[in-house]
Amino acid sequence: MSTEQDPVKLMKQQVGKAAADLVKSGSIVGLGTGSTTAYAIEFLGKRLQSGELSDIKGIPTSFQASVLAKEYGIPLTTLDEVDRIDIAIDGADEVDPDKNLIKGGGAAHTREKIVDALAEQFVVVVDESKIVDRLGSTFLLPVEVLPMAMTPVMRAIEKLGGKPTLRMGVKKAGPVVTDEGNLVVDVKFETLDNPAEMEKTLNNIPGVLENGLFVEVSDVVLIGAIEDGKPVIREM
Ligand SMILES: O=C[C@H](O)[C@H](O)[C@H](O)COP(=O)(O)O
Repeated sequence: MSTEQDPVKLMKQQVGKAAADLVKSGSIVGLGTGSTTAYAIEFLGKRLQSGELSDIKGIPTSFQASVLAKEYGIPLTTLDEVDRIDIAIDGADEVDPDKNLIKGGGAAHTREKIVDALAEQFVVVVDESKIVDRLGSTFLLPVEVLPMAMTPVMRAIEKLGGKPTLRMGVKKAGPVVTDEGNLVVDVKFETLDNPAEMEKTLNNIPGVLENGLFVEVSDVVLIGAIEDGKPVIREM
């Protein structure tokens, strides 16, 4: 099968394009991280190139997002230079029926939460495999930790009933190091009944920078799906 026919790729492309179409000229745009948002960044670049869109500035949530923005000709800015973010587009690893999310599969959730939470409109882009009844059912919860605090943070997480695992690199010996130079612990909780409380409890552990629970941050969730063999977009 050629990659063009890969249904997951198709869903991600469609949903990325749909999100890029929501951006208006003159906007400050939060640029999320991950394989789905990468398509949104590509389509934003294409809209700029064609002249359909003008005068936008991106705020990247990761090294990956800034590299892609430069590749597709999207001018970048920083939070020091702007007084607002009009729209942010970002992916997710899980989405529950209340539009709460688990993010951080790409270890970018700390910067993502800063940018996504500041946006007037936060648009989440996912394929249908990311929709769950309860957060934590398919994906471990990422927690960014200061390296010197890794052991006490892991102990504290165990006391909360979680099973933490240090995320290891692929094609790199040793752990994943975030864009901020920290480590990521992926945590299995048997139940995540109260995501709002768990988000705060985890962030209250000294040494934790941020966790991947995004509660009451999303405004719109665009879901790429396949119906009758054709890609469609659903909205939550
Ligand atoms: O840290 C990474 C991010 O939270 C991503 O947005 C998330 O992992 C989803 O990525 P993808 O669209 O590649 O599944």
